[in-house]
Amino acid sequence: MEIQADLHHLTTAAIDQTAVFSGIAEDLSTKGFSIQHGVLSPALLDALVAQAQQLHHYDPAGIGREQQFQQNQFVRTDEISWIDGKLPATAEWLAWSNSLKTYLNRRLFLGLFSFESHFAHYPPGSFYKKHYDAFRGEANRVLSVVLYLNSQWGPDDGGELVIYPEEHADDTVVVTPLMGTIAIFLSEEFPHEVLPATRDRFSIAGWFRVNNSTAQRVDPPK
Ligand SMILES: O=C(O)CCC(=O)C(=O)O
Ligand SMILES: [Fe+2]
Repeated sequence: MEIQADLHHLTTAAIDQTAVFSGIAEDLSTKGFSIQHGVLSPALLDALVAQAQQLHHYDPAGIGREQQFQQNQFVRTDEISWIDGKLPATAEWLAWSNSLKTYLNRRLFLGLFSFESHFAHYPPGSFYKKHYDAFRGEANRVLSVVLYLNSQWGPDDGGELVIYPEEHADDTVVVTPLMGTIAIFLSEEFPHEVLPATRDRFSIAGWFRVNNSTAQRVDPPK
C-alpha cells in the first residue's frame, strides 16, 4: 500500500518519512513496537534539545492530567513539561507526530484521535519503575512514543529504557536514550521502565489516544 506522508513543511523533508512511517507500521503489526534512528533532522533535534535544556518550569511527574491512574502504584522521579507547540521546534515535533498518526490510521486503522506529549528531565539517579502507560480496556492511550535528546550517551551512563514483551518476559528490549532514537510501542501491551542514569537525561514522551467521548464526558478534551 502506498500512502504518501505530507511533510513538506518540515525540516525533516530531506528524510523519506513515507519509508520511515511504513517501517514503523510494519514493526507495529508484527512486533507491537518499533525502534527508529535518524528519522528527524539534526536541525530539528538540535532545536528540541536546546528547548529541553532551557526549560525552567518542569513539574514533578505524576500529578498532571491523565496520570492519576498510576500515581500511587508506580514510582517515578522525573520531571516534566507539557508541550503545546508554542515553543520553538515543538510545532514541528507535533506536525511530525500528526503525520505519523494520519499514516498509521490509514494503514493500520488504529483510530488514533489525539496526541499529547511532554519534555521529561531525569536528573542523575532518577528512574521510572516498571509500568504500563495504559491499562487494557480502561485508558485510551493506544500508542506510546519516546524521542531521546542526549548526545554521546555511553554504556556507563545508564538510563536505558527497558521494554518487556509480555509473553516473552526474558526477551527484553533495551533502548539507549541516544539523540534522535525514537521508541514506539503499543501502550497497553508493553510494561517498561527507565533505569537510573548517571547524567541528566532528556526526552520527549508522547501518547496517541483514541476518542472515548460520550455525551456526558469529553475525553480527551481536545
Ligand atoms: O523516557 C523513557 O524512556 C520512557 C518514559 C516513560 O515510560 C513514560 O514517560 O511513561
Ligand atoms: Fe511509560
